[in-house]
Amino acid sequence: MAVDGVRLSASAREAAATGWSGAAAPMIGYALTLLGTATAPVAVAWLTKLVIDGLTGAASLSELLGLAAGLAGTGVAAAILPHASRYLGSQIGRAMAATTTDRLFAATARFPGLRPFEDPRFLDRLRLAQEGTSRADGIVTEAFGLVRSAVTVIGFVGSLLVISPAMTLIVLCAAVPALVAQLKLSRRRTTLMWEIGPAERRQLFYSTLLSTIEAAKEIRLFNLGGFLRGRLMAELSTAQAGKRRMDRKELSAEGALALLSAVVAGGGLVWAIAAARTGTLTVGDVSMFTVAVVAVQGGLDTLVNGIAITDHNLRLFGHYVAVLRAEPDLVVPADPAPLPPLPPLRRGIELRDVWFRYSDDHPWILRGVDLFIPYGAAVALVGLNGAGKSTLVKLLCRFYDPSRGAILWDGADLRDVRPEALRERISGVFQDHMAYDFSARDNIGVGDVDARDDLDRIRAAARMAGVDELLAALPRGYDTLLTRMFASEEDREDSSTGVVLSGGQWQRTALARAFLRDGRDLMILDEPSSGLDPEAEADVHARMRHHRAGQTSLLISHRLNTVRDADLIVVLKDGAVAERGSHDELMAVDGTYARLFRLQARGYHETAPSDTAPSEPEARKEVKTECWTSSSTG
Ligand SMILES: Nc1ncnc2c1ncn2[C@@H]1O[C@H](COP(=O)(O)OP(=O)(O)OP(=O)(O)O)[C@@H](O)[C@H]1O
Repeated sequence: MAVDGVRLSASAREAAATGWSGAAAPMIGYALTLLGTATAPVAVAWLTKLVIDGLTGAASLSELLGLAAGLAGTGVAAAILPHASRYLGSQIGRAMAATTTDRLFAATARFPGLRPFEDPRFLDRLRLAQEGTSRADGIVTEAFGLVRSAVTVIGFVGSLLVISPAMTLIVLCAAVPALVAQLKLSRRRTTLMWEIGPAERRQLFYSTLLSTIEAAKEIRLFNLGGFLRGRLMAELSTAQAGKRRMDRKELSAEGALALLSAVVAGGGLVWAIAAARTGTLTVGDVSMFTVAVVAVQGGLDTLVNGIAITDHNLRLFGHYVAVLRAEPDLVVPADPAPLPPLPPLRRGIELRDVWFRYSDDHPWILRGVDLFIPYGAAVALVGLNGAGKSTLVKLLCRFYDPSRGAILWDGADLRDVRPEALRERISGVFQDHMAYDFSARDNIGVGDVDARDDLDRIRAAARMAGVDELLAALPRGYDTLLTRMFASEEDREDSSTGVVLSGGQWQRTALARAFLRDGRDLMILDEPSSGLDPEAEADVHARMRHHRAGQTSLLISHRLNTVRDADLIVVLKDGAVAERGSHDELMAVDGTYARLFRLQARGYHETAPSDTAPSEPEARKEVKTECWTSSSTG
């Protein structure tokens, strides 16, 4: 009985330990209140029997008053205790939800690479794990509930045994099919959640698309609302069909079990009435018998349901435990302490015969890249769309390891270095940089969280990216939210104060974030200025040139005018380095770089094409064939 190697007993231990570590006092209180609720009905039944027998027999008034007082006291306790236990149960739930949510997202952040987030199975598991965290308290409270039901059932079974051992046996035996059926249904329910998980995740995807600003423009322009809603509803109906099948199974199983219980209870009642008529049972016995049969059946029903719910919750919680115990996606040194900490870069970074593909099913993206990025040099990487430039950047950050070959940082293989230590040394802007729904200050501050409160440093970084003036002039300066999705605490009544930046302004903000990580060994700039206007681009590149002077940097750009002053320009083609050298050297070689540079430069000339240049349609054809980005033409 396991969820991906996690046994149910291990899930149960983890849930109990989590509850105990965060909510020991509420757990003790919960156990005591449950014990009270469990014993109260048995006490009420016995006291009622004694009162009835006393009334029909010869009990004194004081005896009857004593019994009545006991009955009233037990009734008060029975009325109050469930509320107390509900309150304590909620306390346990909140404490466990906080602990498990924190641990789950700490575990997902611990994956050093990106692979898990590209694996649909892992993403399905993560969704169920989140569901599991919301059920963690259920495991603990349900376990106590099981004990409470067991205590009640044992109390009434004892009472029933006194009246009729045979009837007791029949009632108990009738519970066995219920237990088996409920456990089977619980397992089926968990399997169903795994089966419909992908459909539910896609459903979530479509509903998010239909409600976010990022997609709203295209959805309206291309009139995609109906199309996406259709897909959303198709996924919803797939998930619902599975649930409907499950509900039908539950309905037929539970209907049959209810019938069995009713037959047993009805038969027992007929027997008890007949026994009272012949004088074998007293009137009090009949009252006790009726209450006991109903209570034992009800208690067993609750017990069986509780076992099934706990089984289901444990299986869901198993996904949470599986995520917590998942192996890292990259081989990280088991004991990183003896390894030398990554020294500041002194010689350079070498890619030695690096081969890479995203998985065994994917084609090779890099096919033996040999490249040396010397310390202090500004290196530019150019190549056609899909040549593997961003992939190479991901390997440099060790989001993946090379499939073959090695990347050496001053001679040290990146595989022997803790990924966090490596990333401490790197700053950069990714092509698909983030636009956080945060304030301007936080959008830049996340580049170095320790500097988040240092407005002077943040503004210096923003100045370098040419965005300081803009951000300082916002309604709340750097504390203005760069989103209209949320309102800040101060602006709850006036949600109009959040601002929306333009694409180029976001790009400058992302650059500022990278500049805030000052003093790192390697600055990676993947298309940092693709969204900037020509003036801004020239301005930002001048600042970057100044900033990166003497620093090691890797610049990826399709705008070849921005790379011409790099110390080394590298052309990536067919997964390998095709050309390398300075701008002048590569122009002299007259290879791919020179051809593309001229092609791009021609777009900036006002004069008509010369005789030697290809005609405009031909040039366009060439651009199309090469898949050069639109930015390349100006
Ligand atoms: N996560 C991924 N899983 C599978 N394939 C991927 C993944 N990321 C990129 N690829 C593939 O790797 C190839 C190289 O992509 P990459 O983004 O490195 O190219 P690039 O040179 O940066 O292109 P561009 O100039 O368009 O930005 C592409 O064919 C792409 O489809």
